[in-house]
Amino acid sequence: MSTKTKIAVIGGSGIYEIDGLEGAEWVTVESPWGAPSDQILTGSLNGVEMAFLPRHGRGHIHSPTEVPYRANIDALKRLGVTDVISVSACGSFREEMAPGDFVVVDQFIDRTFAREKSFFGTGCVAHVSAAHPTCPRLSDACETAARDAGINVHRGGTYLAMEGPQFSTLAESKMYREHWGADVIGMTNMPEAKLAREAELCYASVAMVTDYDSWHPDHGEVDVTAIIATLTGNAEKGRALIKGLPALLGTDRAPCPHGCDRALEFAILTAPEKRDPALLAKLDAVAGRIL
Ligand SMILES: CSC[C@H]1O[C@H](OP(=O)(O)O)[C@H](O)[C@@H]1O
Ligand SMILES: Nc1ncnc2[nH]cnc12
Repeated sequence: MSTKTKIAVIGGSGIYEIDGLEGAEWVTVESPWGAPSDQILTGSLNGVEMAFLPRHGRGHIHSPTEVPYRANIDALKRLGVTDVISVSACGSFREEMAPGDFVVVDQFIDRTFAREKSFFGTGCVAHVSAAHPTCPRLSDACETAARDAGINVHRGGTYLAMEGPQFSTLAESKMYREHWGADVIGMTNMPEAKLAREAELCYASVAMVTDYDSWHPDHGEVDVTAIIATLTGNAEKGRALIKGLPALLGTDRAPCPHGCDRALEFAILTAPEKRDPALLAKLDAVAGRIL
């Protein structure tokens, strides 16, 4: 059985809209999990339906801690999105992952602590697997689109998600790099990736390297002005990558070979008669397929 592909791009710092969508329209999506970061830009590209959500809102109003991650993922699910691509800024812990390069991340270390991390809880408990938090099929498409656009792209890497909003201390930067094996660092991909998995959405993350955080002896410590300058210089590359995705993913979508779209199949533990009707109502989009 196939469904129609609908690709969402969640744009990070410096990426507040995308151009070239046919029938482009900003729409308001209401969610029982609160207001999403902003309206969502909908339209199509090469016949494939697209949605774009600026993670921090137009004008960059939400801090990494305050991004309404649950509302964002729920709103995309409500719109019928099948595949979510995060495009975000990151610092690099590896010499070879240089500013201007893109990394198609495949693993995360979640160091965030002040965010709501699940759609589930008292009244409906669920445990999905997060062992492989990104979708290899969607990541393949991101890698190919990046290569086709002439971008220096690295396939695979571990993204350390920190709480922020301050950047890391030098001691933290060295520890993440030397002892924890992290490759890049940012503040937003968690809990976003875990929530996408709970919502049975394929998720891929394209991290655009903007700096060497603070560890590199030959580079000054990270600051926002340098990050935005690098990002602005890269915006054209990011747009080219996004434009290549529809042709690679196609209009018709077979079930995810990695099972992302069936992640909840055996995840809910709460006995049917013990489930909280109020929570079940809020889960209508995220878990409606199995509830
Ligand atoms: C602009 S500096 C730090 C800020 O940028 C990144 O945001 P995003 O992941 O949405 O591109 C990083 O995670 C921080 O939130
Ligand atoms: N060095 C860094 N640390 C955390 N988030 C970032 N976003 C871009 N660069 C970053």
